[in-house]
Amino acid sequence: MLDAFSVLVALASIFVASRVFSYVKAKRDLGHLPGLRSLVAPMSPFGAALPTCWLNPGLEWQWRWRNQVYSRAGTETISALPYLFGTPAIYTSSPEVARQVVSTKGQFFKEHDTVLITLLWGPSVFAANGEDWKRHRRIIAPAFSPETYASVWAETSRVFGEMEAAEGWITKPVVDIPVVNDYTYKLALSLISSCGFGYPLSWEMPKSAPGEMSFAEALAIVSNNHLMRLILPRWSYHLPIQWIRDIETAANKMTEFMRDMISLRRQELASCNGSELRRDILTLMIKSSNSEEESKFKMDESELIGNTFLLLFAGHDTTAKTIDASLAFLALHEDYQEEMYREIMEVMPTEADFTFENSAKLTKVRACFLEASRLFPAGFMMIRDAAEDLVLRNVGPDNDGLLPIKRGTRVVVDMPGIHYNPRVFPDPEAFKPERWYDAHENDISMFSFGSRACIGRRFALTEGMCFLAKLLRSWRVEMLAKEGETKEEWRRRVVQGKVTMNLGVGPVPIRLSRRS
Ligand code: HEM
Repeated sequence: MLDAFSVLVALASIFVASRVFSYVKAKRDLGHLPGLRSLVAPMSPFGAALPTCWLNPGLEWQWRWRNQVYSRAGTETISALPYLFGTPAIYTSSPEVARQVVSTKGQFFKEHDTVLITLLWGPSVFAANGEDWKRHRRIIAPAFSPETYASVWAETSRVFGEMEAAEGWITKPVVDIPVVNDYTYKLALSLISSCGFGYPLSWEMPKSAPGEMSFAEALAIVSNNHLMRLILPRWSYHLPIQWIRDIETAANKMTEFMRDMISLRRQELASCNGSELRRDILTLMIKSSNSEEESKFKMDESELIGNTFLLLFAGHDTTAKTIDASLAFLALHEDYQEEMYREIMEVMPTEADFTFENSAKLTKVRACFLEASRLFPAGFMMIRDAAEDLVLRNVGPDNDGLLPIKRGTRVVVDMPGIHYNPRVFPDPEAFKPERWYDAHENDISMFSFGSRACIGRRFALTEGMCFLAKLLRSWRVEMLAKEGETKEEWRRRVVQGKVTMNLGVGPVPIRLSRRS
């Protein structure tokens, strides 16, 4: 008879042997690339939940170790191999390799487990692959038109004015804002709510009566709790814990709201003649879906809901975080801020000149937003699995080698990796907006590459540029420093990356001084 101890030893030996075997096999399958070795994979549930430390890269390693991992490995494409569990993966900081990986020719696809959060709401363009993706994108694309961007400009300008009035800034010469992120988040949420589905939010967002939940409250709860909804088991919603119940109530409220909204917009479309057609993205998406004669280019209700939620969530947090980073850099770079101010006043000397058409001439404002986005790329990784055996080019210490990839291999495009790659962006830690003065749309890497690049990039740029132009016309942005804190200390305290759903800068404290 075997005693318990022997059984335990036998099981432990089997486990160790199986782990050693898996590790060696994964190392061989990933072409013996050097790189990260850790207990669990960075993207595994444990890896993501635990903080970044030498045993666990976690979700923040791409930011925290941006200047070490690739330089130590001596190559721009590395492997990340876990000893215990999680999916082994290749990470790349090479834009040339990234372009091969995110191209939509069918060699790579988005695996179900990498898009689970978005699927909570329904199928969408973000999660789809192959022909299905083409169908989604084809229906959504007409909603992203110059007319939409013009309304994003007008709406950002309107909400900015509402914010200034509601916050009482209009009468003040100086305004101290301990966390500017709260304002940009609210502004971006308002924008996507209004331009996304024609539902403007009031800046005040009054609190609803006890036991009730307004749309704005539901939206805020849902936006802040994606991960929770993924992690919490169904039964936990029945526990007498208020914050868990609020998450469930908010999600139900949003779904109900979305259904009503879709049915209302359908009725409006059926009864209106073209001239009174609303211009929000949801209406245009339904219109585009209806107008396709062939049934294979239609969207059902779950897809419409999935895509509307996706636009909502892909659209506001990313843009708000990029504006936060822009403000942090402007507070640190007074000279550049003055250059931007001069540009804005040249292009838009009066209120009447503050138009979307004129925004095309704001080269420096645009470059500021893009450089902030390079330094803090909100969409910080793109994950793909190989659909077939293939060969990646430009892999190796001199970016000239070939790397055979087996079907099923996971490849992660590491956005901070690319953006802090000194070969691509010399002096990568420095804020240098001039890098983007002549940039072609295809080179704007923070929005991904090729035909699957971010569909909302011009939406985000328009909103960000309008916010910055509006702000700088009236205000000078300064650091809100602690007593005795130097510029360098403020920079080290504030300009730090934090990963939630997206990558962004932490709380940014600024002072606004009115321009005379
Ligand atoms: C600074 C702001 C933004 C950044 C940095 C950003 C970044 C990205 C990136 C890197 C991707 C590619 C993801 C992947 O392929 O895995 C992406 C896709 C996407 N983004 Fe954005 N985005 C921003 C703003 C927006 C806005 C404002 C919207 C909508 C209003 C939006 C909607 C989308 C959608 C729908 C996709 C999926 C496109 C597809 O798969 O065909 N994004 N974004």
